[in-house]
Amino acid sequence: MYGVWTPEQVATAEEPVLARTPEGALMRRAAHGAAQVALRMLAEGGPVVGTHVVVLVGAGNNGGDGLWAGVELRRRGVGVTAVLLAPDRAHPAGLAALRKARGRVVTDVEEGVAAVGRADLVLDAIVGTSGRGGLREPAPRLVAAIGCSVLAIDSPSGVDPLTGTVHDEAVTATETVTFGARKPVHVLNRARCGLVTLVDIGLGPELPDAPVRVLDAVDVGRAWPVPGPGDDKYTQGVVGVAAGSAVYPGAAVLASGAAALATSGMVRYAGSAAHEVRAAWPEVVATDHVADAGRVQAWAVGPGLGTGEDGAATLAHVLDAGVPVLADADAITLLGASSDLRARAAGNPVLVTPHAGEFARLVAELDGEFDPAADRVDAARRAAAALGVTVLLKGNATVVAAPDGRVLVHPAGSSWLATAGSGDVLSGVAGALLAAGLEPWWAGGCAAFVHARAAGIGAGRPGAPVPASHVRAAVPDAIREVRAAALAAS
Ligand SMILES: NC(=O)C1=CN([C@@H]2O[C@H](COP(=O)(O)OP(=O)(O)OC[C@H]3O[C@@H](n4cnc5c(N)ncnc54)[C@H](O)[C@@H]3O)[C@@H](O)[C@H]2O)[C@@H](O)CC1
Ligand SMILES: [K+]
Repeated sequence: MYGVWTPEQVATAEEPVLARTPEGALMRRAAHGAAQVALRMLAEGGPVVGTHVVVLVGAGNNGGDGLWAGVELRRRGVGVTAVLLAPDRAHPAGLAALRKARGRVVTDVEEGVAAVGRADLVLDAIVGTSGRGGLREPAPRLVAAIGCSVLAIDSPSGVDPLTGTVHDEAVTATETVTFGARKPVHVLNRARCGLVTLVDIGLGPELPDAPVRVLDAVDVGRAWPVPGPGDDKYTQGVVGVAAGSAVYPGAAVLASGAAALATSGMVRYAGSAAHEVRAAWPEVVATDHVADAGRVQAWAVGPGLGTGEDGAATLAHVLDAGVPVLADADAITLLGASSDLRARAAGNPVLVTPHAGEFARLVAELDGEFDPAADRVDAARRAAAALGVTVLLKGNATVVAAPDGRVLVHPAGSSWLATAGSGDVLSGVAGALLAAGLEPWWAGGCAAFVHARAAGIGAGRPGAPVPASHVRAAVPDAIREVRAAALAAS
């Protein structure tokens, strides 16, 4: 597990470190780390001596990092051109050092565009943690001219460091090197950051508890329920799936199957697709109504449920059952439209798993601002607090927010999981984890992790779509992988 801190928290943590270190030392440390990454990237194309790097230098300390990194690159025989976007405000010490190291300094935009066109590597030092809003001219013109690899210093310019949202013309980095702590942009917008390297500049002891965390394979493997010698099919947790319909049985079959593959000694199914579920998964005990389903340790409710009176009655039944509940799809729409159902869920171990459209319906009747397009971490956190349930907001970066404020982000490597039926698989996996005793925040985080890995494995080689059936079929391999990581780490 690693932490992610807001730019504001990082700036606050920097203050005491700046106060006890010689002037400029912290920036030099950061720049040294950036130069190391740049040298590695250059070396991938052959000898670094004689290559040409362009540093796009903005008005603040981010530009200072870029200039000092340029100084180090000059010392390694790399040709360096610094293009100053705000010539009057370029970091004075860094600029003087680069001139002394015989770096070329350009202030004319046309000359800068030409230099960018000839570069082997661009260092984006336009703006870092203080960047706000869209890039200001002439930055967009220079960014548009980039045709080679880019190393973003701290964060890709034009991408909001706090929310990862993109403003018009923004840098798409091949790699990003960041300092002291990862910031939200690094996990919320992987596509713009590329590979992220964290350089330690000694902030660790000054950082507060991380407001956002990211699970790794070892965390998930350790948390995954494994039956012990004394377990039987009931003690591992029975998951009930209330989903599907006779007309659209796919959701029920996908969710029940995923639950059977994920864990649990037993899966019960209740709903109008009982016949189809039984045919596909003979090990699932299927009935027509939740009232006849027998005892379960958690319910996964919603996919294909319908949003009419029957669906609402089923949802009310499972919310009143006194066990954890995973609510997805139609169950989310029902919750959004009924204060009575929301009251039954509030304060209980309930995990809701909306995509963007379902999220809008979920919060439609709540007071307050919930805008995932502007800030998905903030929106999910507010919704969880307002509803008193754990919210897993699906998307390229999945956010899991507990009502107590804890937030997990799962950054996806691709968006192939945005496919029909994919959410039903996630529901089955998360429901099974709830039945096995994981609290909703962990169940959501572990399910999102394994779901994404199953998509990667199910696709075979990267770069092609993966249908939900293949994602489901790859769930056991994804579990094996995280368990192997946990065993290797112990
Ligand atoms: N404080 C320190 O000693 C350290 C700071 N570090 C670096 O300093 C950076 C933060 O530096 P600053 O606070 O000076 O701020 P930045 O360098 O991130 O940017 C500030 C300047 O960019 C301009 N700006 C803001 N938004 C813009 C936009 N959309 N388009 C164009 N220009 C824009 C502003 O006019 C402002 O002057 C970090 O990201 C990191 O790279 C690192 O060197 C580590 C140590
Ligand atoms: K930058």
